[in-house]
Amino acid sequence: MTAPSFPMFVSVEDARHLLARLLPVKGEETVPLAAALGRTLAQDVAALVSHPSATESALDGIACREADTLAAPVTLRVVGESRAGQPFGAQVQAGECIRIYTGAPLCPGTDAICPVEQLEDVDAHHVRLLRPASRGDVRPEGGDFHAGEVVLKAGLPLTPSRLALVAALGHAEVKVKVRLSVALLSTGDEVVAPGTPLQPGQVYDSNSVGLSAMLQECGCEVVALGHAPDRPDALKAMLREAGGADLLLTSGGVSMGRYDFMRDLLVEHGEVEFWKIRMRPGGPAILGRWNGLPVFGLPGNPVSSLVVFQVIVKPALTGQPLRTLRLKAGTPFKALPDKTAFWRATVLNGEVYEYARQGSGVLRSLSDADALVSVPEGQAVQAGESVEALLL
Ligand SMILES: Nc1nc2c(c(=O)[nH]1)N[C@H]1C(S)=C(S)[C@@H](COP(=O)(O)OP(=O)(O)OC[C@H]3O[C@@H](n4cnc5c(N)ncnc54)[C@H](O)[C@@H]3O)O[C@H]1N2
Ligand code: MOO
Repeated sequence: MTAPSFPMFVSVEDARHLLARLLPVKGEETVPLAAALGRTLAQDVAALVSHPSATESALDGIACREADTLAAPVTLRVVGESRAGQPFGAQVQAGECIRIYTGAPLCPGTDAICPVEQLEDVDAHHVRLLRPASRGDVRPEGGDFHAGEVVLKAGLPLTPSRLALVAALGHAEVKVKVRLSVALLSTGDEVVAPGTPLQPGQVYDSNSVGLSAMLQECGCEVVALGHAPDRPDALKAMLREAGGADLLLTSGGVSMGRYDFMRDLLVEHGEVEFWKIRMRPGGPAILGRWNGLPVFGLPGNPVSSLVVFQVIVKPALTGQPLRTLRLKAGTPFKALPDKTAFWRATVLNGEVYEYARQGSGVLRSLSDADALVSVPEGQAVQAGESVEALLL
């Protein structure tokens, strides 16, 4: 190959940035909550109601005046009952209480709760409190959110708990970004779909399955192109098929072999943004364009393709930074010259331990792992020091 006219050995940050720059800015659409998992919020979401809608009890028990109970054990007169949807409207006087249930509103005059576990029935109209009632078991009106308050900001991905929150705010639908459409292709003569017997030298296509699931988690629409053999004409046909997508994600064929045509096609017939990232696993990844279609070529090795997805592709697709935290290293973590290492690791009691087998073909190193520990170029970590961990 003559001297390349494109950058090689780019940093992890530059790879992410260069990919994000090629992705189109999508419009907005409104979807029902049931269809919004993983989607990106297109606008701020404000509460239509306050929650709790009234000051209410967090426990089943009685509501009373705290001041009446400080000298517990004490006996109070029961003057009524408050249930969710059937509040007690009258004023409670000194020495009185009402029976109350979780989520039911307090009534005027009450400011504290005593749970049933701390109560004894004296007779049909009196209860004895074994402990003072507590203001801490009162949930104030609007303690979670107030009507009109902006609770979720545009740009956030909709996780299950955020979707539950949108429903609690009173919305049945939500405005989200139109999904990026990502065509997905596995390459390699030896790659076959699972479910058929393997011939000698073949391997099951795990990349398509893992990458498709990761794309769906990112809220993308997946156009599954299946698999192409290591032949330039077959690859070109697939590239044409991917034409309508916002991005083509491939795996395999990006390294130095004679049959690594994916790379050759982009280098010779497309435009290359970069080839090779200063990271391991996943170093040989390539970013380019084919007739205007952005193409990200992931390495074929199963761990490499999924790690590059997590570290580079996912943040570029979602616009969200990686969620990392610092943990204490339970084992040493090696540094590599000239590249960032992403070691698969397990987390136990707040410490992070290197997974025993780190080969790029050992898929269990990823499926068993809790975290990827990132070790910057040349900065080895000793046991006991802190490391940056990306939780999986
Ligand atoms: N001489 C060199 N050889 C290699 C280098 C290098 O720098 N010099 N880099 C190595 C690294 S690092 C990686 S990573 C791999 C990436 O190679 P390719 O992207 O060209 O991948 P393939 O050769 O097509 O396949 C590698 C490996 O992965 C298996 N594979 C491929 N596709 C799938 C799939 N869809 N599902 C499951 N497994 C798949 C394939 O059978 C091979 O075992 O190159 C190194 N070589
Ligand atoms: O980058 Mo490769 O993933 O080390 O095998």
